[in-house]
Amino acid sequence: MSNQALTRKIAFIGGGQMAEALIGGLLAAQLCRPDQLWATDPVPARLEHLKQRYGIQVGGQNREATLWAEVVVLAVKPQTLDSVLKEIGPGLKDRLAVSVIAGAPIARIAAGCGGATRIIRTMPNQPSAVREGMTAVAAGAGVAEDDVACVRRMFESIGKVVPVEERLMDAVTGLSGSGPAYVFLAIEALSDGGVKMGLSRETATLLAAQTVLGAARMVLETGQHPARLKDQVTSPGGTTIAGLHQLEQGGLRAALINAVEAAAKRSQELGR
Ligand SMILES: NC(=O)C1=CN([C@@H]2O[C@H](COP(=O)(O)OP(=O)(O)OC[C@H]3O[C@@H](n4cnc5c(N)ncnc54)[C@H](O)[C@@H]3O)[C@@H](O)[C@H]2O)C=CC1
Ligand SMILES: O=C(O)[C@@H]1CCC=N1
Repeated sequence: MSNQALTRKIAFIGGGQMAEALIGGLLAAQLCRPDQLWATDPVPARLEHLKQRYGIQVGGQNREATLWAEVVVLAVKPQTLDSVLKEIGPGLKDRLAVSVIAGAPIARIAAGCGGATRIIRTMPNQPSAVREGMTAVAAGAGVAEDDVACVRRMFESIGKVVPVEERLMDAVTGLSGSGPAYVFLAIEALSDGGVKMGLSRETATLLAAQTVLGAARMVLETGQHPARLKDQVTSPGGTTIAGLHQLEQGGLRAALINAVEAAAKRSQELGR
């Protein structure tokens, strides 16, 4: 992969959490200079924060930022997309639009800008803020290879990237998009268990979080099936099987499967 900096100017329509994660990643990886980035937002405090912290251009003018840029990242909430497209849709023609918006199909974005735009739909996730994100990418019709390569490099600055067919984006949203929240819940609950058994909250949360991080790295770095790794921790008649039995009785597997399914269905609903 090339380690050359990106030359395109990038506008962020919406300067919230997800835009900030990407801005931070692009600058930390030295993929862009601050003067290549412009974020818009109606909230002055957000603009001030982004300007102070990253030295990028900021302003409230979505249309001007769109016309200035070569790549336009749509980073508003799903409910704001239609009004933003009314404003900037015509300006998106001849530009590359990159959406991070949950549930927003490429066809809906294309319809909001007269159909002629190159559009890449992505689904990143919150750990992008610490460069351990997971982003799925689907390109619309007419998107050039160098557009896909550019977006891939942008999101690689905040974690891992995987291409998927657009029809699978709702599934991705239900798993890795919303997934950090499921894992936070699990970490909090594991920490509660430690506190119940006498550990301080601080120690219990450290043990829980590092255990989740370590287990995830084992899966990624060994390439072994998680069930096999689980078996390796589980001694006959030992402690782990006693804990696992409780999780099976509590329906943890079904609860996680149901969570992914429910979030994916909600993503489908948001797209209608
Ligand atoms: N937070 C997360 O973990 C993830 C979020 N997403 C998607 O990213 C998108 C943004 O989410 P967050 O960054 O979490 O939300 P956020 O609320 O932090 O950011 C959205 C920003 O858009 C601004 N905004 C509102 N109306 C605007 C307008 N007319 N023009 C320009 N900006 C406007 C808001 O003031 C806000 O700062 C959402 O569509 C969400 O589905 C995707 C993956 C993960
Ligand atoms: O909850 C949401 O709608 C967004 C999309 C993925 C993560 N958060």
